[in-house]
Amino acid sequence: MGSSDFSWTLPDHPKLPKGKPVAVVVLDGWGEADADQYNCIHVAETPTMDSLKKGAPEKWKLVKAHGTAVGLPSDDDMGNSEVGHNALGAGRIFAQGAKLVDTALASGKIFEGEGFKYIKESFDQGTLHLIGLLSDGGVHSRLDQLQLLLNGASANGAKKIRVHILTDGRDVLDGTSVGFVETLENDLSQLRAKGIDACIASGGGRMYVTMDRYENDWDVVKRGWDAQVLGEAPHKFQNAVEAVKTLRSETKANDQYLPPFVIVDDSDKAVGPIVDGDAVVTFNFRADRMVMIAKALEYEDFDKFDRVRVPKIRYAGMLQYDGELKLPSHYLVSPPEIERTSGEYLVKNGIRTFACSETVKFGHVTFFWNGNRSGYFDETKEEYVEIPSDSGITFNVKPKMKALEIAEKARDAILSGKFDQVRVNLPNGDMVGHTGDIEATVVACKAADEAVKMILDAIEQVGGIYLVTADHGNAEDMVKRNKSGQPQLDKKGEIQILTSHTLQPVPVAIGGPGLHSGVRFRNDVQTPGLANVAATVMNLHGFEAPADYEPTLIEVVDK
Ligand SMILES: O=C(O)[C@@H](CO)OP(=O)(O)O
Ligand SMILES: [Mn+2]
Ligand SMILES: [Mn+2]
Repeated sequence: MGSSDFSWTLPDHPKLPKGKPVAVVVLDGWGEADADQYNCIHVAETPTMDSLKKGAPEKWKLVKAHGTAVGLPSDDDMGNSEVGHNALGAGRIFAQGAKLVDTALASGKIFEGEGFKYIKESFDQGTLHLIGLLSDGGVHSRLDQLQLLLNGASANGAKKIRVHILTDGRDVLDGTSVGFVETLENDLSQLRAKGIDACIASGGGRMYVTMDRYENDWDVVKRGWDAQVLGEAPHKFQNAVEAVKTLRSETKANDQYLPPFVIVDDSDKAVGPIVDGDAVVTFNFRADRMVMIAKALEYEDFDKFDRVRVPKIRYAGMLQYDGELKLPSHYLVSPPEIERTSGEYLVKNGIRTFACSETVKFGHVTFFWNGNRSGYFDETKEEYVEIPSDSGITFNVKPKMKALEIAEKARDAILSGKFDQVRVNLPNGDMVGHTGDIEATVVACKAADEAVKMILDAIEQVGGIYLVTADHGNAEDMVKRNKSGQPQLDKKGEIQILTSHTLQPVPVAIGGPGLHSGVRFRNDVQTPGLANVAATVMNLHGFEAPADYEPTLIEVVDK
């Protein structure tokens, strides 16, 4: 779009009025799947969401929330919060981190870029440290990308490499960490055969070590810092496979929550602390769970925990994780340039916006929604409210989470008359779904449904409009299935609990007393997906969407 013909002013919608308060509700991890005992949404009492479904096909429809519809490399990729909320907020499909890194690795351009050149300067004297999530989940990172990075770094002069692994069990089945570590060990031994001093230096489970987000619990990052930088951890092993196996069986922790460990040599000395002159790459492409460690590695002024020793390093992220903070300042691959998001347009067109969730999802309806940017577009028109999440627990212990509190804030914001858009994320289906606890996930789904009801009741009172949707599936399917859709049994004949997201479509429902009576879902939108929601929401506010946005899901017929 040429700068001369660009305007932030949105055209008026020819038929839809302005001034109706609009509630935008995102149920995290709430897909649509066949009804059976592993579909927690089906098992749970969810009268509100059930009643919305009765509006199909005019007021309720399914849209794609995974794969290429949200900018992921292939349709085998499950959806996730980052790409889901990016698409919901931006109204267009951007090639996402996973894809951009694939492309940069395939062409080799990654090794010619500014970020790589920067870290490469340390290769002569220093060690290259790679920190990130070890799995093929494709949500935050991918093993094959790590493998290409290891090979490329070696070919480009890295002589000493230390990998600091974070075990997954959240985007992949629990227990698969052992196999991933074995694969990595094998790769590293091949590098050693070529004369490169490469090994695993530390590890821990992603939810307990390093990968916290939105500053929910800095202790998580500190545990990682101690192991990765200081070489200190409560558990010491000489071998990473043994570490993971032993910690799983002795501490009963699952992959997500493995305690931190360091790998030591014969004299009990950590093999890979990070020291002056080293290079560090965090190899996750996804932003939210890398921002905190990036701050710890990059910021001179830092008071979130005592870093004890702050090595002088060259640090690069796989991507730049925060476009507003420009964090980190060096990165191997440029992030997607998600600009002109619907949030920015609407605020610039006078839409007073309220956004709320609890900490673990707060950035989803702010940071991700706004194209990976923290902060307000216009403080005078926006209010973002974060409700503190419980920390230090797994959410199956408190599956209702803060759904009620989020709904109360949304209700109050709607009733206050101070806002045109009230946007929330309800985390329950996703956060509890990830624990693999089916009973708790049923409780979680019921709580989310009750929260939706409270918000819709408020919309009813003020004569407003609602749009209820989800960012990807999770709670609707809690078991690994074979190709014919039946639960897949393991060697012992037991079902395998699915802790990850799914490939399922998600619902979009519209309604409320303020909705023009002629509005209905179109049936001529080719493969509708999450990116079609932004134009739809703009219409509900009485505007036409920009021409390059994915088409709206609605039309207005004369009645
Ligand atoms: O917890 C997370 O980081 C991901 C799963 O890896 O979930 P979501 O995309 O829903 O945030
Ligand atoms: Mn999500
Ligand atoms: Mn999730």
